[in-house]
Amino acid sequence: MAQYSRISGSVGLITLSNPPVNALSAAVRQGIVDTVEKALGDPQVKSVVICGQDGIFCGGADIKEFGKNMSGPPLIPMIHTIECATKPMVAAIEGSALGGGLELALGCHYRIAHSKARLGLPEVTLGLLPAAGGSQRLPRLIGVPAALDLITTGRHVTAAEALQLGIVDQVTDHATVDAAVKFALSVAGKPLDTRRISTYPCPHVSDVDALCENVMQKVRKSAHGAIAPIACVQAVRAAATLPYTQGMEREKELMATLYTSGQARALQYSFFAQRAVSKWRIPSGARWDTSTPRPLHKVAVIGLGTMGRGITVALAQAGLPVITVETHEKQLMEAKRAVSDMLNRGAKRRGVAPPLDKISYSCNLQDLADVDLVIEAVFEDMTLKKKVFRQLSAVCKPGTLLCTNTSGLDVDQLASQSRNPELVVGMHFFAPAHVMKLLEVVYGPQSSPQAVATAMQLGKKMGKVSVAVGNCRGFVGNRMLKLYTEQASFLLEEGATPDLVDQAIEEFGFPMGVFKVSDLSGLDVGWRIRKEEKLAGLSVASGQSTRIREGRRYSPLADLLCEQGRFGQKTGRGWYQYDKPGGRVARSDPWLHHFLEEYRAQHGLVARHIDHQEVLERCLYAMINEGFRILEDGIAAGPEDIDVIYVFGYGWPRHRGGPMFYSGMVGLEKVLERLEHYYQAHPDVPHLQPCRLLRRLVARGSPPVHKWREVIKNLHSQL
Ligand SMILES: CC/C=C\C=C\CC(=O)SCCNC(=O)CCNC(=O)[C@H](O)C(C)(C)COP(=O)(O)OP(=O)(O)OC[C@H]1O[C@@H](n2cnc3c(N)ncnc32)[C@H](O)[C@@H]1OP(=O)(O)O
Repeated sequence: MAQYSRISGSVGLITLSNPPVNALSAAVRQGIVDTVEKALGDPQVKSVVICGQDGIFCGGADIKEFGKNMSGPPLIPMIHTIECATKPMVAAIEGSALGGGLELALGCHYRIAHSKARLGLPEVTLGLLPAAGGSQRLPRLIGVPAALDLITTGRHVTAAEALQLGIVDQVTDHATVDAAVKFALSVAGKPLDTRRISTYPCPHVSDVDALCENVMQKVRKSAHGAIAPIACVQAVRAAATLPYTQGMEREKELMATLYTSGQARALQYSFFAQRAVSKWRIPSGARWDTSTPRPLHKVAVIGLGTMGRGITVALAQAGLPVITVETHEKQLMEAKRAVSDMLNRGAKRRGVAPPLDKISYSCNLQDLADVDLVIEAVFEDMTLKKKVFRQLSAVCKPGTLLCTNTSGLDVDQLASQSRNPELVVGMHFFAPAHVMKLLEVVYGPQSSPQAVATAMQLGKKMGKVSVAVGNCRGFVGNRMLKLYTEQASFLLEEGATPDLVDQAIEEFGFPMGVFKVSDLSGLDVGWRIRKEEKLAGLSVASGQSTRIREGRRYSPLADLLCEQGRFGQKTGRGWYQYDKPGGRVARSDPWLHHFLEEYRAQHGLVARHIDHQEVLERCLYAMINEGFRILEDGIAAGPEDIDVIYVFGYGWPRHRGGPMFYSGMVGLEKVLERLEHYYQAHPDVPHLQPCRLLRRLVARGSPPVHKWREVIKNLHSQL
């Protein structure tokens, strides 16, 4: 699908036409081949402009075609034909030129971009590399260091940066196609020998090996096991050291490895999963396309602790007027200073003015009478939160949405405190709230479609990936996390060390192991909750065994550390030791190892050898099993929702798709068999018992993840 016309007498205009992003599907590629042939064969045509329909040049290869039998003309010879053309070919770039779209533009002799256009080679984010000559042409055009940056990160650049780098020849604020046609007229008949990028020598770099090695080391460190960034460095190195044709061979070889790798599949799944969750639907029947969000003119945040401050910053950065409330003047002023610092730092990084004037500060709840939405971020205490909700319900104007940032308390209980429970939803942000991308929007049985739609849209405006989830203890993310951390503690009891468990988890691809994260977040947070739940502290029923709670296995290790004042980084001691309170570099702690030995001796536990495989199976499969239960319970609409939550909120390595996708990659039969094995070995851990949905999926022949929803639907209809 590409349209052809002749304009201004002698310019052939080729328009890519495949909404919404003009992806290079087989039909589009065929269309380009046909129309280029037509333009080159038309004696009246002296130059050619290639543009995209509806204000977007091209979003790259059609990702939906990956993994299927490729049909239609391949990209490489198509782009080669364009580059070899004897008539000037001009790319008119509006909207986006990404991946194969930019590679197509790099095959053209000139590139004209609209000032609002974005360009990039984001293949690495899909587990690939720019394999239609992009890895070979870009370094020749802009030099090796800049190409390494763009190709290994996949970042999109603005038209202004593209001009500065030399990717585009001209930037316009006006109609791009008109500017490109004018330009095409001006270069008609001019020689093209100096315009074919593949013929350029790569700009000289003094020590290309050292440069590439340096970048490789950085990339390995941040890739957490992803292979595409490494292949990208290798491909660019080939551009710098080999003639073009040999470089293209190397690009092809590297791409072949990536294309068939599980990582590319996982990353492409993740791309679509991220988009799928924005099309939410909830059991009441409300859905994204039939629910209208409420316009928000002014919003409020109550409670300016760490979370409240981060939320305030994110709201102000999204351009929303915010009123913030704290109980005492002193705390309010402290928070104001901290919020202003955060805004100033963020603005400096982004080169914009800090939106300080968007925020007002108050100690008086009455000031919230005219806001459209409130986010409550007070201390995680149900009694306090209920009180705040009652007060808000009395103060706010009718129709104000009341949202809670609780990380796991019962949203329905809070809704019951309001005169309008249909206007109550959870907005569970993740710390630091102005940085972390994830937002769980928690609906209750009474939440109105408008309330859910408004919270989802607000999340989007704040740059978050929002996922609508049902109400239960811990929602989706923390409910699953509990099982993961619980297994990690059990492993310590059985003979592992925090170092061993964390190493296994980090090698899997998490940026931080479970115990390092616990030290970072503070062990006291969970301790307080466990004390409230009467699982820890003085309120534990007397006579209760230390290692059993509510009839099941319990590990008091974290409680014992807290009793010693070991709260993690903030106290300089936790599962690890730090050089000082607030220190960040975790070091193995002999005290902790001795403490574990004493603990095991005291409880008659004999340490055994535990390997990385057991760590991963116990921690990850327990969590995955809970994920299946969440699907069974209808708390998450589909596996994509859980996976997006884990990738964007919990550091699950993106190149492994997410826990539910990963279970499919491992094989559901295997996950089931290992859970059965571990449940047999630990019958006092009921969560290791494989759940019904997992069994059902295995009985149905382990369908691929995109087919699970059908099985889930049948399961629900039988309940
Ligand atoms: C042998 C192989 C040879 C060559 C390989 C070439 C490599 C590539 O080109 S890989 C693809 C590289 N391109 C990208 O990574 C771009 C991906 N897309 C985006 O970043 C964004 O979609 C956007 C183009 C910036 C537009 O963003 P936005 O306006 O926010 O819309 P979205 O919601 O993201 O997308 C709308 C709609 O389009 C679908 N889509 C987007 N890009 C593609 C694509 N390249 N292929 C197929 N489909 C695409 C997206 O899924 C959305 O679909 P819905 O059904 O509406 O959810």
